[in-house]
Amino acid sequence: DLQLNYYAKSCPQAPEIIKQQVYTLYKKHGNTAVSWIRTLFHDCIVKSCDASLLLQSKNGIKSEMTSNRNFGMRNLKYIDVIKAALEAKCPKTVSCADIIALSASEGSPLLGGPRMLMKTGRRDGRSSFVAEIEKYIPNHNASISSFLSIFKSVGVDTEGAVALIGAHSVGRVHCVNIVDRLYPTVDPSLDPAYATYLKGRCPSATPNPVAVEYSRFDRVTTMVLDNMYYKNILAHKGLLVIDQELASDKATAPYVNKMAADNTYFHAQFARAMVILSENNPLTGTQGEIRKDCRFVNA
Ligand code: HEM
Ligand SMILES: [Ca+2]
Ligand SMILES: [Ca+2]
Repeated sequence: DLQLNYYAKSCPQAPEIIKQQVYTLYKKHGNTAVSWIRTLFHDCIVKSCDASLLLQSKNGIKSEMTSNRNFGMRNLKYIDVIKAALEAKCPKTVSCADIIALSASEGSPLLGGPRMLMKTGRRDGRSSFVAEIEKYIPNHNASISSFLSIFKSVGVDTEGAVALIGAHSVGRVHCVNIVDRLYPTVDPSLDPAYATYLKGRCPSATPNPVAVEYSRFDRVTTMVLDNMYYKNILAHKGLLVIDQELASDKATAPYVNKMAADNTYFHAQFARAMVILSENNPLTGTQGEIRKDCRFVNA
C-alpha cells in the first residue's frame, strides 16, 4: 500500500531532493509548477498513477502524449531532470509515478496553492493506455454530467471535482480550444468585452495548431492557484465550454459560488481531491517496476 514517507529507509533524502528540484525549476521556468498539477491529473485519471503518461513511443508502445486530450502538455522533459537528481543519490529506487505525485504537491505552494500531504510507494507501469484516454479525460466541451461521472468513478465527489478544475486558475489555453466560442458568432455565455479580448489573442477561426497562439486561463492572477477561476466564470469569463458550464449547471453552481467567496475553502477542497486523485489505483509491492528512465520501460 501507499504510505507516508515510503522512502524513509531506502532513500530518506528523496522528498527533499524532489522539493529542491521543483523549486529550482520553478525559479527558472515558473510554468513547470503549473505543469506538475496538470501532469498528475492526466496520469492518474487514466487507469492509474503509474507514470504511463511519461512513456515515449518505442518498442510497440505508442505514447499517451499522441492523444489530442494531452494536447498542450509541456515541461515533461524536466521530469527527467528531477529523476536524474534522484538517480545520482539513490539509483533505481524512486518511481516516476511518485515523482509526479510529489512534484505536484511541491509545485502547488509555489503557486500560492495549498500544501498537500501525499503518500508514496507507487510503482511504474509498463504500458500505455493511449487507446482509452478519451474515456477518462473529458474534452473541452464535455457535459458537466460526464465530467462529474468520470471523477466519481475515481472517488472524487462533486465538490472535489469542482475544486480540481479550479486548476484552470493558472496556465494557458491554445486558440484551437477556444475559437469555436468566438467564430462565426460569439457564444452568448461569454462576456462581450472579454470575447473581444479573446479575438485579439485568437484572430483566426482556424488557428494553426502548432503555432503558439494562446490565452491565459486567468488574466487577473495568472500564476496564482487561487479562487479567481470561480470569480471569472461567474463573470462569464470562462475560457473552455466546460469552465463556463460549471458556473451554470445546477449540480456544480452552489460549489462554484462557495469557492468564489472563500479561497480557504477552495484550497481545502482542492488539496483533499488532489490527494484522492493521486491515490487512484496505484501499482504497489512487486507490481510494475521502478523505471530507470521515466521515458521508457526498463529493458
Ligand atoms: C475534467 C475536465 C477538464 C478539461 C476538459 C480540461 C481541459 C483542458 C484544456 C483544453 C486545457 C488547455 C490545453 C492547451 O490548449 O494548451 C487545459 C489546461 C490545463 N488544465 Fe485542464 N481540463 C480539465 C480538468 C483539469 C484538472 C482536474 C486539472 C488539474 C487538477 C487541470 C489542470 C490544467 C492546467 C494546470 C492547465 C494549464 C496547462 C499549461 O498551461 O501548460 N485541468 N485543460
Ligand atoms: Ca496513468
Ligand atoms: Ca489565478
